[in-house]
Amino acid sequence: MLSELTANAVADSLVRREARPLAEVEAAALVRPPALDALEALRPSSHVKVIAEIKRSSPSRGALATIGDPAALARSYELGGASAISVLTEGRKFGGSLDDLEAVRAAVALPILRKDFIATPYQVLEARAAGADLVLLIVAALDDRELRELYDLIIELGMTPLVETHSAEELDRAAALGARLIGVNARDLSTFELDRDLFGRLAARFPAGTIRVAESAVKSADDVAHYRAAGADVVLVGEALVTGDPIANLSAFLAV
Ligand SMILES: O=P(O)(O)OC[C@@H](O)[C@@H](O)c1c[nH]c2ccccc12
Repeated sequence: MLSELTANAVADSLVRREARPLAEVEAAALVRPPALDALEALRPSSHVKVIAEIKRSSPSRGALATIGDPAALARSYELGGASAISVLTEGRKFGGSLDDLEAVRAAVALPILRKDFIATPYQVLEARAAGADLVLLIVAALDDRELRELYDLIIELGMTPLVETHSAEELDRAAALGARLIGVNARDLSTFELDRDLFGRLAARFPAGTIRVAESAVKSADDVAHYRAAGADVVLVGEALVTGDPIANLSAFLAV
């Protein structure tokens, strides 16, 4: 359940906060080199772009890959032509950590997304302190006041929010924020069911000028072509890249 995933992620961040108070994380965030320009990296172009994800496991799919060296995988993604890298930092169900994000930051020059269940300013500051350039905000997990507060903080820190939606109503809430980068996740994070055609049904609803990201359920180049034909500027791919040959798969996806 999404509410449980979010409550657990916040609880885990409160444990980290015991050891590292907010003021310390804020200071670390402010001395990082400026965040990379993700909107530029993901700008719509004549070919589809890929955000390649580092994910060890998931509640819906179980164990996917060990990924002993996330930095090495990130370098393969960069070599393979990814435009950005998504790092799952949630520990309990996805097997990730902020250390993974730091390791990836040190290894590549691409924008990096902190993929987690973000619901507090502390988690946003942690993202920047670890070197993230983008932060995921899941509309279904947040009320409008929380969304606004977190969105504004991400922007203030020079990062880019990727605002994730799973319905027309959520897409409208993302648009009302002024989001420039909006995703439609084919997977419902409460039931874990996949709806591969959701992106296509919602594509016309994205405000003009936004970057349209199709998330989840890309297994093959055909799936990329399906999303591209429906209007995706960017696809976010996890499982297919961590379980298969990342460079070969990326080159097939980018050839669409
Ligand atoms: O592994 P896939 O089906 O390629 O999906 C990647 C990504 O879309 C998925 O991991 C994801 C999308 N939104 C999320 C929110 C939280 C955790 C994970 C996700």
